[in-house]
Amino acid sequence: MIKIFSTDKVRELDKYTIQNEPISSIDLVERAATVFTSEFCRRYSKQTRIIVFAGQGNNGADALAIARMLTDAGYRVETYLFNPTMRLSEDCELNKQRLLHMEKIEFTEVVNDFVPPELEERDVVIDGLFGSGLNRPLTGGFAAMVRYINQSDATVVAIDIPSGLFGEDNRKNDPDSIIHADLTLTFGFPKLAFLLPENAEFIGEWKVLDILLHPEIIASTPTQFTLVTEEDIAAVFQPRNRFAHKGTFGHALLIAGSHGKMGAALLSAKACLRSGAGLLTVHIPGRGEQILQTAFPEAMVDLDQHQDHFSSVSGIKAYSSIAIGPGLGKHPDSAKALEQLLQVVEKPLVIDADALNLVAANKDLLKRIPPRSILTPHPKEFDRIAGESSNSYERLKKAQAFAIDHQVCVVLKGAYTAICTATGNVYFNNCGNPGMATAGSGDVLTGIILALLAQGLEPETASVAGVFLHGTAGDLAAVYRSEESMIASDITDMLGKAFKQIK
Ligand SMILES: NC(=O)C1=CN([C@@H]2O[C@H](COP(=O)(O)OP(=O)(O)OC[C@H]3O[C@@H](n4cnc5c(N)ncnc54)[C@H](OP(=O)(O)O)[C@@H]3O)[C@@H](O)[C@H]2O)[C@@H](O)CC1
Ligand SMILES: Nc1ncnc2c1ncn2[C@@H]1O[C@H](COP(=O)(O)OP(=O)(O)O)[C@@H](O)[C@H]1O
Ligand SMILES: [K+]
Repeated sequence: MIKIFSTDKVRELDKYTIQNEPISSIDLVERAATVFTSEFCRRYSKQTRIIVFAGQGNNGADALAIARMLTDAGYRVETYLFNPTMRLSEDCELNKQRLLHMEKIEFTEVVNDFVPPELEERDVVIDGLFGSGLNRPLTGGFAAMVRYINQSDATVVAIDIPSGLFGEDNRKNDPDSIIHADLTLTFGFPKLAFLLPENAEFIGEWKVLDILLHPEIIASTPTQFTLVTEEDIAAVFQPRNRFAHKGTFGHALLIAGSHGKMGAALLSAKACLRSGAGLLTVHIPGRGEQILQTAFPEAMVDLDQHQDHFSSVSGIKAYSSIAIGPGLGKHPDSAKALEQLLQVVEKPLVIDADALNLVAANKDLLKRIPPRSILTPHPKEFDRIAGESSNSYERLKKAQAFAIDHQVCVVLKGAYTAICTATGNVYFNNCGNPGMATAGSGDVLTGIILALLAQGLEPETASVAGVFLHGTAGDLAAVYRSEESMIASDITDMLGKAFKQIK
């Protein structure tokens, strides 16, 4: 797991490292600038004209150190230090002196009026105005400078975080006063803001650079937010017992499909068996029988009394895990049947798609959802259940609170799907691609999670591992098919390779 700390916490980790490594603050700045410079040099040639904008704090200190290192490496660098209040942090002042001691530098300290340099498309701007020390939205000259940089066609590389962006909550920020970076090279840990869709335009591509903060303090400092890695998931999948039989891997029940949406049941069913469930029964409306049995003989079928939609299900105690929702439709009979199911079911359920919409239409059902159930909404489905949010930070906080309040697991789907657990933890998924924004890929995810639950994984683990498996298979499908051309069943087709890659 990669921990995601708030910017306040990162400052404490910096401080602890300085005291206990021990290392001086100026040397930690030097370390940060060194890793930034080496990554920068890998990406941009020495022919590039580089314009460094430095601020008064330690983000500026980094920028001035980077200007020195790039000059040393043979780049042509113009540096502008903004110092309107004539007050620099100690490390910033020291780095200013170090830079001034160099030969052949182009350095301007801006106190009052300023005529900005012409910026052209082939230039690279290094943004070191503000980092994690930002404590209010940018205004005045700084905001004007940010707008000037944003209006240019130059490439922008941000140090640590684009200037003007807060690491977490940007609800009260002014989007016009935030740098639009093409690349953000951040120190130590990803910032929460990087994972939220409304910030993509500010951050561009991002990469974490290790500055070797003290490992003990990283390990012992708690955080609710983490980024899942392949290593974490590899540990989840154990080798199968030589004497295992299909009963060992559980019997899953999928309640899905309605007239015109039987494909969702198929997609989900196939993903379930491809994810290792021992047995699968699909409960579908009568009319779906032939479709399902022909297209997918490995699944068993339990027919609903109704031809076109879900109206009742019985015998649920026989199943190791149950998912409901893909292509279900919102017929009033289905609403009643869902209510009846929730009255009798005891095990955690996977609730997706139209089943979520039915819950949203009758919020009393929320109280009946078995504890540790898994809800897999996309943002719109989540808003229908929990109310509108003004942005995705707010939605994330709501999903986190919702999971605690209702003692469920909320899989809030998106580019960085957030798995919010009943204990308040949030696991972000970092794989997958925009090719997965295609009809039915959510149905595939439901089938995967259902299968992992059937095999005995805890709901939280099944959710985190299921989302990772889905994203990995999606990435493999994109390589084979392209993001444009891939469809949901391609994700299922790549599940085998995904398992092999992860294990
Ligand atoms: N040793 C370390 O800690 C390491 C830190 N590292 C680097 O340091 C960065 C953090 O540095 P930092 O804490 O000095 O904050 P930074 O973002 O440069 O600016 C703060 C200054 O801005 C001011 N200010 C704030 N908002 C403002 C506004 N809207 N408009 C105008 N002014 C505003 C605020 O002053 P104020 O006006 O509030 O008194 C303060 O003076 C971090 O991102 C990373 O790059 C790495 O080198 C690794 C080692
Ligand atoms: N840009 C993206 N990057 C990574 N994953 C994505 C992206 N867009 C969509 N996905 C994934 O695809 C799935 C889409 O689910 P959903 O919206 O329910 O689709 P559907 O209703 O068509 O089945 C989710 O798991 C989501 O995380
Ligand atoms: K910055």
